[in-house]
Amino acid sequence: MGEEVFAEEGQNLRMNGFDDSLPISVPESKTTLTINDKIYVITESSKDADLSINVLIYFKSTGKWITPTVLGTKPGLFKGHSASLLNTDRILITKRGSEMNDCAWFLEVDTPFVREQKKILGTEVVAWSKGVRGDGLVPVVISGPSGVGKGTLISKLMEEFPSTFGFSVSHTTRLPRQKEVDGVHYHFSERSKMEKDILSGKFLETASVHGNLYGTSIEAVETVTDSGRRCILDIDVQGARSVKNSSLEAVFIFIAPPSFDELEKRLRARGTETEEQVEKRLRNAMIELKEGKSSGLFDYILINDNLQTCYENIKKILGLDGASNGSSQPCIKREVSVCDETDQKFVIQCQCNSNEIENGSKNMERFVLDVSSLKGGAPGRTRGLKIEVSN
Ligand SMILES: Nc1ncnc2c1ncn2[C@@H]1O[C@H](COP(=O)(O)OP(=O)(O)OP(=O)(O)O)[C@@H](O)[C@H]1O
Ligand SMILES: Nc1nc2c(ncn2[C@@H]2O[C@H](COP(=O)(O)O)[C@@H](O)[C@H]2O)c(=O)[nH]1
Repeated sequence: MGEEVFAEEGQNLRMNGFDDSLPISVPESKTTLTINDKIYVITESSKDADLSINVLIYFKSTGKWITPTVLGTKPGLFKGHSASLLNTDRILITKRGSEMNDCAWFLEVDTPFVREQKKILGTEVVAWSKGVRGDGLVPVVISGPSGVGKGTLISKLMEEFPSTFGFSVSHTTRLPRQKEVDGVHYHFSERSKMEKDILSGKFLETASVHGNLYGTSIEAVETVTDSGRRCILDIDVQGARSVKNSSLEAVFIFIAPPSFDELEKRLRARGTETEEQVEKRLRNAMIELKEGKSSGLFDYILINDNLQTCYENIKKILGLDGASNGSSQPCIKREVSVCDETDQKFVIQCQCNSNEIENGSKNMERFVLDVSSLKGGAPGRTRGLKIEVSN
């Protein structure tokens, strides 16, 4: 835990004298956590009967306050919080008055993702990440040269398993093709707008591909995850490498053509690019094929010769060949009211929903939130959370 400064850390408190130097007027309810020179102050501001959460950083050595760049989606409205420091790289925030599957959130303050974003943005950065029970189903990155059939394979998957998979809609500066719909196939963007969004940290990864900018926004992945579906990313090899280096865990699949001639044939037959663009894409394909097959970046390399065979192989990799239906765990609906810490385990006292009380079940229960095997992290989700009934 961080060193104690003004009062007991991680507890809601009023900071004597400290408040006077706050850059903005903050409500009385706040928690502080100290990591070396920085004090993270987590405040709650009221919106009707509910609260919204905000973060400020106080530098002890200079006496200066900073409002950090906050990445990710912050927890929705709630009725109070507790905060505990985990391994000096993230703060566990437990929400009161929330459902069990929404009670544990992480404010990442020094994870690899946050450190990378600090370098890119040149500012103090923190990132919100929602705690997800179990390992969940990690996103699927599908990569390979242009024209190899990635989009065709992904469409088949989405058609057969519409409630299991969700497509991460990328941003691009390239012009839409006929029949491409903004917001469905891509978010078609002006270069200047996309560059601005990159600088403000909205993207998980971006790359210059065949002369245009392409990128996966954090929101694109979160939108799919929030819908309870497994996220599929169709990105180039540069993008796959960036995702691999980020804290987002994923399964990496590289799709290769049976031959270069066949790739060229498919790309030309698709008829969506000019001759100049086809040549550029084929030149880039040579590099991508070399990198994809040799870099160790990909967990699986599949040759898309016969479309149906390749599709069946993808299904096998994703456990969709009958072994598993990929459904997510049901959530437990309970109101969180108290949190205590014991060695990477947080005991949470919960109040049942009123309809459960009416049905005669007991109205208070204790759960243990075990954070000892967290995986991944921002953007958006921290997996590996265990929640068990306390004896
Ligand atoms: N196994 C296959 N055999 C023959 N044709 C195929 C096969 N797979 C896909 N195709 C065809 O190849 C063309 C390119 O496929 P697709 O558009 O899915 O490629 P892609 O990898 O998504 O390309 P890009 O990266 O440019 O978006 C399409 O016309 C598609 O119908
Ligand atoms: N790094 C990223 N690459 C992306 C993304 N979205 C798509 N792509 C790749 O770009 C090429 C060309 O796509 P096209 O639609 O113009 O044919 C292809 O290889 C895609 O995989 C992204 O968000 N990031």
